[in-house]
Amino acid sequence: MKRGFLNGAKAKRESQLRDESDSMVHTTIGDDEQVSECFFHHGTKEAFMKIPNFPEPLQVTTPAFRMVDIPGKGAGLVSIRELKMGDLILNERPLFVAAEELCLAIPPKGEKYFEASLDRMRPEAKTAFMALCNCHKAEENAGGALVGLGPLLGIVNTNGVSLSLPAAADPWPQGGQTRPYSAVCENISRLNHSCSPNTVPQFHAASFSWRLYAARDITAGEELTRQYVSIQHPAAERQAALKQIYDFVCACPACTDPSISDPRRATIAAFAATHHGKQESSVVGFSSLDNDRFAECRTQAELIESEGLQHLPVYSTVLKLLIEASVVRMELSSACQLARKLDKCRWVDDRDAYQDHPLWRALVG
Ligand SMILES: C[S@@+](CC[C@H](N)C(=O)[O-])C[C@H]1O[C@@H](n2cnc3c(N)ncnc32)[C@H](O)[C@@H]1O
Repeated sequence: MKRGFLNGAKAKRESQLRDESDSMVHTTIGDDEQVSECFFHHGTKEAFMKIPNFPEPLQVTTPAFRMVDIPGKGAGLVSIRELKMGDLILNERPLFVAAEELCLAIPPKGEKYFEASLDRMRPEAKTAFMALCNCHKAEENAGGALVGLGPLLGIVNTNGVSLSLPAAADPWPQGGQTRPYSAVCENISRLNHSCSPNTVPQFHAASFSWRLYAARDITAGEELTRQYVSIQHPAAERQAALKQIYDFVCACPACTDPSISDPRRATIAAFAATHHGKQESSVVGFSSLDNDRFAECRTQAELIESEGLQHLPVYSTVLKLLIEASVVRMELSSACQLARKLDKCRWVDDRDAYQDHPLWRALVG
């Protein structure tokens, strides 16, 4: 099902969008190497500029991928060498960033919000942007009505990677939450979806760039994938969302036969919900776990690994709990093994909080 033109509340929504876009500004962020064209709320760029040395240079990476045709999926990226969990695959600034509410704008009006950003792009960036896939192309349906989106909104809606700006970069958060943005990238937007993805993109505010990490070991020639939708949800829900937003049917093993995967993912989701936002583990605080909780955490870690969901925050949560409990139990070789795994989760947000601690370094070796 493609997104169609909206009817009922169209006028109201258009005026909301006009107000919204009036409060926004086209701006450029980056350096000689790569720049991003952004359609930002007023004050957002200024907030970024307060980060010392902003924008930090991009990290240099050894070439790790190439773009190829993937049967049934269009273009995609494959690894050109063996990658280890935690390896940095690429580091790039988005071609374009805009508030998500504008990306959902009503066509054809919505197109105009992005035209100015496109006009500001360097020629090679514009070519890369316009070459991206568009699964929302406007076309006539059986009744002769035009459904789909204009070319720019279509590309943004097909290729946007959700981006939550750091709290300090959103001058007017709504309800205490930073407002979501959508970022279109030359390479990361070429990653196809998997419900057991082998990469994870992490936005690095100080360099205004996405860092793409290997979420587990990857062999040379393997397709690189990322998650498009919530992959703890049951296969039927994932399929419905993928069809509606990206117009394809996922044929990964977890979708083809969900009988084992769905109950496992439900268990992982329930565990993640119980632990969400709790400061149970500091990695160097050494909390203990009773035998049942210890066994439950071990099972969770195994389930997450067998489902290929190591990129999810719950994986690092469970590793931290197990590391600390293993130390308390004097199971030191197990603690070291788990710490080395956690050390490879380079995309974990609170890494800085523990990785310099001497006890942590002793465990990782
Ligand atoms: C963000 S683009 C990914 C790159 C795209 N394949 C290309 O040719 O540039 C999203 C589109 O890729 C295709 N796609 C992504 N993941 C897929 C998958 N697992 N199976 C089939 N098609 C997929 C769908 O057409 C989807 O709308």
